[in-house]
Amino acid sequence: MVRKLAAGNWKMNGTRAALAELQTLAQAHDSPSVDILICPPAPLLFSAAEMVKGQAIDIGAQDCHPAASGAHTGDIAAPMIADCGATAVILGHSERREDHNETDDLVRAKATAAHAAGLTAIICIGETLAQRDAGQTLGVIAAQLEGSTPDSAKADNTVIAYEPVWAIGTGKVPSLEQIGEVHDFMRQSLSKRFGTDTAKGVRLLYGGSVKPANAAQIFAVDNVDGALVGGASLSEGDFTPIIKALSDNS
Ligand SMILES: O=C[C@H](O)COP(=O)(O)O
Repeated sequence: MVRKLAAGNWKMNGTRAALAELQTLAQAHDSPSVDILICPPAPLLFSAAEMVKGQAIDIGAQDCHPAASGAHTGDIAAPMIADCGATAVILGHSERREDHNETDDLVRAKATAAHAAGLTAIICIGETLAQRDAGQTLGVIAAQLEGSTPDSAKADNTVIAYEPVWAIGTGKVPSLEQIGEVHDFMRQSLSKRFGTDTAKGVRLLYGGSVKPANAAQIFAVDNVDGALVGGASLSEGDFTPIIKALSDNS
């Protein structure tokens, strides 16, 4: 069985003062069976990584450029993220697909760059409400999973996060059957492309309005190996019970 992963995406929230929340989380963390990852905004990466050194929490970024360096004003390269002490990067989040017109090809190139820099790529995929209502969910998931995941994907360098766009920050959550259907499908799709061993090892996270009140039910669904948490990861008081629910399910 894979180690479960509780990942927190702070999105564009938090200044240096927010690192106090990270400190509290590090002190409160007593779940050796669960990996914990916090992805703060880029200006906090180095400080956050320094703060958790020697503790059971990893730090990740929220995006990287596909090139390792060059004339790309405002962008951040994967080797720079690794140099900060971070170990992972979220890629292809629906907010980036929407705000920055990111395509599957671009996400795949970014994930390749992340792997080359020794980072774990957390590749986000998910359908819109219109796509779900039109019965297109599994087709969308198939296309995004295939298109965004590079050939360099392995069990120890890739995580897939299923985030229905309509569930992000809305308080709406798919039914457990809907979550299970997509997670089973992702596992089977990865198995066909990469083989069973790799597919079993790639962690599949659910993301979208995960809260302390619904975490345990979601984590009980087959093939859910953890969560990518937005809003509830901003406060230690909300994130810790989610970690505990995951730990209880390990
Ligand atoms: O990356 C995290 C997801 O977008 C979920 O965000 P949320 O937990 O605030 O719904």
